[in-house]
Amino acid sequence: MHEITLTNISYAYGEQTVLEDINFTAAAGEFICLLGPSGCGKSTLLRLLAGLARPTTGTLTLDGKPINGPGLDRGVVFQDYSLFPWMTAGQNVVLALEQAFPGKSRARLRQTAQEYLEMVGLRDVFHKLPGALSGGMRQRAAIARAFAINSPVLLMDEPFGALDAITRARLQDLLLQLWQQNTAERKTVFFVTHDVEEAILLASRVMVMGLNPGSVRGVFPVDIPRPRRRQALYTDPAFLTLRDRLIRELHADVLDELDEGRTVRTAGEGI
Ligand SMILES: Nc1ncnc2c1ncn2[C@@H]1O[C@H](COP(=O)(O)OP(=O)(O)OP(=O)(O)O)[C@@H](O)[C@H]1O
Repeated sequence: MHEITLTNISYAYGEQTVLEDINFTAAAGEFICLLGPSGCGKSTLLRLLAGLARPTTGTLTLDGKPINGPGLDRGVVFQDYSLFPWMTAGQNVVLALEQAFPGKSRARLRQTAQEYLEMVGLRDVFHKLPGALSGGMRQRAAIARAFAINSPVLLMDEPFGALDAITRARLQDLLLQLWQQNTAERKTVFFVTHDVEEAILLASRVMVMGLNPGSVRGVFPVDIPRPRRRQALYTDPAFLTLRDRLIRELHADVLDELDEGRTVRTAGEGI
């Protein structure tokens, strides 16, 4: 069981309410993708789930127990890489493994760290500091760390956003492989993305959030059998219908405006 329940969740940064009255339950083993316009509070929601912030009102529970802080039951990958900059990529992964698997030999943990780094396509970075890696490589090291601890819950905030298309596709497949590996003990995943196609490829359900303040606009099941092969998926009528529906839901407020082709006022007008 790794069920996550959000009940009447609201969150404010000072005077600014960014999340309002969110109610949602992710069943154990569900893969939930969060879509929504920039600033609607997706990252904030993930921070609450990670226990890095507490809701202003409402409760969050994991298997019925309140989430009061970070824990090894939840692996996180955030946009800002979140590696310790004074430790090598390998040490970053080993540190997380030491916490997750106390008592295991250091040699074993180093080997596991190297295996996970290789899994995300990083063969030769074990001894490199994050500052010596590209943004995409740092992100992959953070993903390796989250995968390595093998937590029952994964919280990922645009984890593949900074990666090239091929690496991104490989890591999507790896994530699905890790998620599906043991169907009896599937991880519960919350995954933020701006990419509607990525959401449909990955998710069991897609939660669309709206702005002002952030709230749930709708939750859409993805009833497309797995494995979802990209080539076939992109021509599947179920995929095309859902993609259209999600795009409409996401951009309901602005699509008409864009279709009318209104131009944006520029600072130089009238000079
Ligand atoms: N530390 C902070 N202090 C004050 N306001 C913040 C802070 N972090 C985020 N906000 C505000 O909260 C709102 C939601 O931000 P959040 O990062 O959760 O949105 P998001 O949906 O993840 O956006 P994006 O898709 O652009 O990453 C925004 O208006 C943002 O300016």
